Amino acid sequence: MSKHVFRALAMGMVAMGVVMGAAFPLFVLGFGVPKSTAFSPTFIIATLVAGLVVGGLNFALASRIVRPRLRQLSSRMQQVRAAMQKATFSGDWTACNPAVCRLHEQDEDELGAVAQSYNALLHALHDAHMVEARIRDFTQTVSSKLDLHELGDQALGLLQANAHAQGGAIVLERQGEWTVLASRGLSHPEKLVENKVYFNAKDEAVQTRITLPPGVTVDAILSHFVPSDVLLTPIKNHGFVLGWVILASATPFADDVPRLMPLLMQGLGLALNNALLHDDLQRVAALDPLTGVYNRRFGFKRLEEELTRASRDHSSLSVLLLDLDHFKRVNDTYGHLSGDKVLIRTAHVCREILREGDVLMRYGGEEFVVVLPGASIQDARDVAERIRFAISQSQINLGDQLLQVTSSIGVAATSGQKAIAAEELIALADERLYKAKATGRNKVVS
Ligand SMILES: Nc1nc2c(ncn2[C@@H]2O[C@H](COP(=O)(O)OP(=O)(O)OP(=O)(O)O)[C@@H](O)[C@H]2O)c(=O)[nH]1
Repeated sequence: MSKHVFRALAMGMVAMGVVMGAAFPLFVLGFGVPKSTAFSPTFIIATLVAGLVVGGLNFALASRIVRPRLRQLSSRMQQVRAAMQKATFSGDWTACNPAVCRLHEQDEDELGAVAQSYNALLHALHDAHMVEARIRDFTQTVSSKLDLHELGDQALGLLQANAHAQGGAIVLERQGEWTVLASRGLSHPEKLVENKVYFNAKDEAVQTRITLPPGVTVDAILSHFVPSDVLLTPIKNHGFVLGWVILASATPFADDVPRLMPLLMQGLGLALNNALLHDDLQRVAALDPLTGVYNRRFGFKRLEEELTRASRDHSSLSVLLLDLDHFKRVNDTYGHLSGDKVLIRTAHVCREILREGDVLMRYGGEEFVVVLPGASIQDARDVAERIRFAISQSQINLGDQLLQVTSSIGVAATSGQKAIAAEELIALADERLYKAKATGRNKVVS
């Protein structure tokens, strides 16, 4: 481009010199130079040559000043283009940094203005690429996570870093219930789902920013610091709101944060949807469809995990093997569906008595196993007794009549000293269950 411009410039300058040279004889007439001299061939040739030389010198001078600066601009542009092409694939933006590629802007002429515009363009390009890189990195990281809680934790950490927020949380809606998936820097994150401001924003499903004027503090749930700026952004997937990201900062967020968040939410929405599906599948694969407690395969895995932990921590662990008494009779007398009701009720009664951390599985047809981590044989016997009693007192409504059943329970515990295999422990409980059956049923043997 610069060649074309300079050729035109040179032609223009030389042509102007020639025109000036041609006009000069007329000009000198005004100063009293005789006509014969002014229009003599020698004078005309001399003035034309002088015009040519002045035009040429003008061009040389202009090109000496302008050409290097245009060259610098053009070479910087090429440098930036090459560096950006490279960085797009390598992710290394150091060669494209505006600090490296910018032009000096000291002159206040048109070239200075061009340099300024070029620098502004460079900044805009760099910022656009940086935003794109942040979105890509974020999406790549979150989409590699399938575990719901791991995803929540990782995503929140990245969002917090991107927004320079001191605190935040991700809340999710599942089956009509709002739960906090991840939180950072909050003292009572569980209260988030009860917060009125937050609920107002939730109903509208659009990003909401709550900026508090200086000096105004809120009755903070975010009490690790005093928030002055809170940003709530919906996480959507195919138009459905899966949850919200709440970020809070003690100082106002940078201007680009509210614009960046919805862009990051696109990747998070997709990743969260995958993780939720994965979680649902895992749940379905782990549960017994009739009673909703763990199935034998998954429950056994949990027993093995708890046994490993108990042996590592030198803590005790007990199991109960529970079998309903004369269950065949229930089926034969009242029908299979009534039998199913009894099984569902039994699982419910057990769950009511057990604590969080205890494991309940359906081990076979009418057999259940309870794993009690940390429980000694005495503790386990007490729990077993409570379950046995509760089952015997429970009435199952069959429509036209109430049914009551009993159960027998075998209890076994680890010794706390030597490691024991899951099968061995269950076999021990089974022996005791057999004894309970053989000695009259509706009893606990340990
Ligand atoms: N309704 C229903 N019955 C089941 C299910 N799974 C197993 N059963 C029944 O459970 C009964 C188990 O009977 P048995 O093993 O003979 O034992 P019991 O009748 O409980 O007698 P004891 O254990 O000796 O007290 C059988 O009739 C099975 O058909 C189920 O999912 N639903």
